[in-house]
Amino acid sequence: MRDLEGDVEVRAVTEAELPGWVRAAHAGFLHPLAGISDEAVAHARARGDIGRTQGAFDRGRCVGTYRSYAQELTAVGGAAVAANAVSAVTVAPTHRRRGILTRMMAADLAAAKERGDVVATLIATEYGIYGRFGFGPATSVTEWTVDVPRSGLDPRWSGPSDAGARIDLVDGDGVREFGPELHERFRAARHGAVNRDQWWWLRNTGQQATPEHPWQEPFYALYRDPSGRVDGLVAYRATDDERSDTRQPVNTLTVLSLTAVTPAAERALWHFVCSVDRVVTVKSGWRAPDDLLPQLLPDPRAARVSGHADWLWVRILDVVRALEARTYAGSGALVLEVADAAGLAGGRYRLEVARGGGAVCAPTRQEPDLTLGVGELARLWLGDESVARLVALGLVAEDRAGAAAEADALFRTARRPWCQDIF
Ligand SMILES: CC(=O)SCCNC(=O)CCNC(=O)[C@H](O)C(C)(C)COP(=O)(O)OP(=O)(O)OC[C@H]1O[C@@H](n2cnc3c(N)ncnc32)[C@H](O)[C@@H]1OP(=O)(O)O
Repeated sequence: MRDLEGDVEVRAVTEAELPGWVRAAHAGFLHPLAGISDEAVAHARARGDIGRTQGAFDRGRCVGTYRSYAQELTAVGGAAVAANAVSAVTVAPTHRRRGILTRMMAADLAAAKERGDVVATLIATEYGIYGRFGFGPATSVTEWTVDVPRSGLDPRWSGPSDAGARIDLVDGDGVREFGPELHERFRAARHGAVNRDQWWWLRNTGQQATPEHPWQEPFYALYRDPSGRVDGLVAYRATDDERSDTRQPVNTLTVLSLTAVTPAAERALWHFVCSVDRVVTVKSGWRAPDDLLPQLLPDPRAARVSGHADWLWVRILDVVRALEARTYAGSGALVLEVADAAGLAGGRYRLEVARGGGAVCAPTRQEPDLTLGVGELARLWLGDESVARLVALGLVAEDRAGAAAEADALFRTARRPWCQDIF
């Protein structure tokens, strides 16, 4: 094997190298290479900071891609923390398992730490890739498939029951007008959510279509409360088909996204998508694992879990700021011994939570209550994982009897974290 440390150069790409970088990213993700368009390159240019777009080059040819950009992640309690969002990670099949990703990751995380980002985030294609870099799976998603006739919902339903509330179909302009403010309200209220920049709204309403990714406009519907305020938005697609022998409809409606900031909006939008004529199956898309959907149906068994997966992976870069950014249930103090092989965030920290949820965290020399890796801390930080479970799995050591239960009482959250975006 050649000495690739010597042969392969890892660095920020130049503008002139972007077409080769886009081609390498397509190849790495097994996306068709045919006719990679000028638009795709222009989007890669517009999407992010070229200084945060890395390439690996072997004799001038791009064989690795990696990019990060500024993101805000909602911590428990609603504060937005600065996140380094990692995306477009590929290494050419000819150059895998020789440490190229490791080099790109090390450079990017060091820069993020230097910049003062609190965490790094990503959505992993495979479970086994990112744990070694200190990331932990911090949110998960569930998909339900609803058998509409079995659901018990009133098929004659004709709109929200709150007098004056309404649902209207809109086009992409309507989504761009009302969606951003709605999402801001949503993410302030849901830990695990991330911000959406203008680029996101353009791309997700067809303004950034490319020949290789043509746009097919979905259906959009807005929910307005009786005062006219937009409290919900759903995007969906549906098939139009029927059994040839009986002419019975067999159509499936697939929810692409459903954002609601009040229970009334959430209930009305689910009822709406389950009452579209000729639709017999509704696929929910990736939802929070504690989504209200099944329990909104008179017969929750009509909603079958059809998928479940880890989603947002988090890498804590600054333990003090991460732990102080969130709120906690109850009060108490814990000393955490955090191991970080990369040397970015490890150390022994004392977390003290006052009644009311305000927290102070600082390095300490006191004896630890719990010993854990930085990836396990990420799993706990957004409130989804239980310390007791990680102790049982051998992933957290309980150094003081009772500390796991105390930590769970502080860290767990009433609602589960949810990131509804992919990046
Ligand atoms: C946020 C995102 O963009 S997710 C997208 C991830 N990319 C893809 O899925 C595209 C297809 N895959 C790839 O391009 C590559 O396999 C990558 C980018 C995942 C890995 O790149 P590589 O340069 O091969 O990784 P690198 O050599 O640095 O591996 C470091 C370690 O991780 C391990 N590793 C790498 N990829 C995987 C994997 N898919 N599953 C399990 N272990 C892995 C390696 O074996 C190595 O372990 P070691 O240190 O014990 O020897």
